[in-house]
Amino acid sequence: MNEEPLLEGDFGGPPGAGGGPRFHLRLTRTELQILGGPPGGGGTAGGGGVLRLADVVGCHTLRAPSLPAAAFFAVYAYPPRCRGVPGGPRRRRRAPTFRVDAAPHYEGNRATAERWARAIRCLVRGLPLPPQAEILPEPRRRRLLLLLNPFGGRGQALSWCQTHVLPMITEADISFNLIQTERANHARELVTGISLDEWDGIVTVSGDGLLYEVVNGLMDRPDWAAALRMPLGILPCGSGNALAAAINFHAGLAPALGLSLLQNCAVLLCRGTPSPLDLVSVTTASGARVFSFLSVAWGLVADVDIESERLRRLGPARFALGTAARLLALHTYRGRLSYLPAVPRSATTDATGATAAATAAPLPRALSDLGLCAGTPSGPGTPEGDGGDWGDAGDNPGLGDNAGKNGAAAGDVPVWGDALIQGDAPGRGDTAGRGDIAVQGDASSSGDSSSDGVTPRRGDTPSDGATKVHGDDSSSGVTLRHGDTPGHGATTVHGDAPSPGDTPSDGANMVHGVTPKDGDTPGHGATASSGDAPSDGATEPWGHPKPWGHLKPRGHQGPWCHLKAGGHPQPRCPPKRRVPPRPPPSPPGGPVDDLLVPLGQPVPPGWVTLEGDFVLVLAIYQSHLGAELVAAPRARPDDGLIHLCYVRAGVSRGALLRVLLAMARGGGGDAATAGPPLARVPARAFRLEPLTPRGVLTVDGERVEYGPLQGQIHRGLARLLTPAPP
Ligand SMILES: Nc1ncnc2c1ncn2[C@@H]1O[C@H](COP(=O)(O)OP(=O)(O)OP(=O)(O)O)[C@@H](O)[C@H]1O
Repeated sequence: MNEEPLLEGDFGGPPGAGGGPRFHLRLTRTELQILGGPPGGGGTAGGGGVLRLADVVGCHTLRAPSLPAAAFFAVYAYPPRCRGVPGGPRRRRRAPTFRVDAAPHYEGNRATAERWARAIRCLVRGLPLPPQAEILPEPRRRRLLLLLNPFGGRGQALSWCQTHVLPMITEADISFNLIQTERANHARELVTGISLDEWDGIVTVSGDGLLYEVVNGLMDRPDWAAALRMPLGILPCGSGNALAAAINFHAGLAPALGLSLLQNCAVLLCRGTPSPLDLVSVTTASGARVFSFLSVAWGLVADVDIESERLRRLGPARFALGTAARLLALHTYRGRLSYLPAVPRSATTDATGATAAATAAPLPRALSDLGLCAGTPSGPGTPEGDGGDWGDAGDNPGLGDNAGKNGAAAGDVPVWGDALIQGDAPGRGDTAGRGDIAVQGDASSSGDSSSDGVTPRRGDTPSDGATKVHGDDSSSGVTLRHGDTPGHGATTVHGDAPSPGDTPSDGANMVHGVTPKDGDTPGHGATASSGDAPSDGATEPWGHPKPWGHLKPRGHQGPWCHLKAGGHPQPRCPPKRRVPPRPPPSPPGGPVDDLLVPLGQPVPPGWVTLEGDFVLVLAIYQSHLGAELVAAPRARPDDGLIHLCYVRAGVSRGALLRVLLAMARGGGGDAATAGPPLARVPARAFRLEPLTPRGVLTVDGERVEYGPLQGQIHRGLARLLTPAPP
């Protein structure tokens, strides 16, 4: 409460609240403080509450025809609520809605509402707020390409996405195009053909494997360097969700699994800005080169990953079971591990105490990971806060005796023009190439609005924004090419805008959720039902609106279920957005591995080589090996380091189990694993030469050819959507 407020004002509640409750709002850089309401409203501020902006994804202005002079703004927040849920706290949607009615006319009130909405949107996106600025900047609407593997994890990706992700990102003013992959490598093919200018990010909805496909698909492009500038995101719906867990960890959120992890990552995505992501180029014996954002594994970790695939329906539990089985029948593998230490040192010893075999020059001591492991984990460790004292759904934050004046006088704020309608939903004819689906301007929502007593403000006719996902319609703008081989599973998605009652022509489905865009009805944000009453709690500004209850497909199957085959090799329509100047062509095949020499040659001077029997070798560059396994707590997505972990043969099962349990507790590599039996070495490059004739090697959890391989880090080569710093 001590932070200097950026905005402050007195407002009423949602339409149904009539002249009853009034609230005093203070917006700071980190919170929306809501004061007022009845005593005992459960809030920390005189019956109000505190909404952490870290839990807010968007804010929209709204209008109610029954109160023609008033304007409203709704704040969309997902504070963590349910503690004690296995997998971490779940988030619950809140959409407190406030009435601006100090000015005699709608325009004045709308200006105030929009000023608040813009300020909140800027803060949520981490954009600077100019001090004393009359007109606040409007964050640009983002367009994301969502690629969803319907078979990832336990096969819940689509339903989780529909229920938990799409509503949220729509409230965050993100338009999207969602495509279900139809087979392995489909995502890889798709991203080799997309028009980069049309997207602000590519987000995979599955496990780590789908993002691995996307990264390598981008690398397949002749313009790979520009393609890798495309911000990448991940929404965890797979069984291996290591990168998502790492993002969750670095964001300072409590450890989460399953739906909790997905909700966290969706909130973080809404607030996301691109930040650097290291990639490791991995060259295998055949000379093939792949790009990895997570890990290379050999031995125990790789065996468990691949062998447990048949237990996929168990979700992440498959790894625990697979590990238990492998511990009982522990294998060791003979091989040679060489690496270029990140910090060259003259005399070191292998943390396991084993003898290192010199290659070039006198053998430097293997850099144990002790340096990295000392001290407390760098992880956040602090569970996220509650974000204020909120009641459950329908809780009334406080009505009451505070009949304060509406201090947000119209004169205090500039009156903006009509142009400020956010949403930019693709309207009719906006099919050109972008294929924005998106969720928007739903007929039912528009229809709802009349009965709600609230009305969309501009162009909120159902057709203005609702988007149909067609099957194959060559007349519409086609955004995606796929593999330059049309007609075999390519996916076309159109941004056609159907009218109410429109029926997809060829069995394709229409996504007709609701686009909470400025000026839209509060019915999907905080009010619904008849008259002026909000849907659940006529007098609460918060309500617990259920806007997505009517996110239902109009086709006869679920939405996006059959995006149809029959793509086109070229986008039909030019992108509508500004096209940046083309960068010079990149050298073919990705960046040069300047730290490596061909696999057939001895490693360069300055490298360390260890030869012997290993239980596992793991080159990891994220903190997490799985959603529940912290293998390198100090690893950062852009630290420029390969955290090389290995366990030598001879380790007891008990000692190994202790290491794994320590990782599962999130302290992997610290007290429990500093030194033997697990060594962890910071490196820039490595080479692994298996001498055992058969085994499993994985890159980012995907099996690659068995044999010698080597890799080097390329710092910040890609970009990852991570939450904007406060
Ligand atoms: N429609 C599809 N049908 C079959 N396989 C697919 C499909 N889409 C993607 N794949 C493949 O499924 C594999 C696993 O995907 P992903 O890693 O995202 O999910 P996961 O459940 O975490 O799987 P895993 O645990 O095996 O990594 C990827 O290698 C990808 O190529």
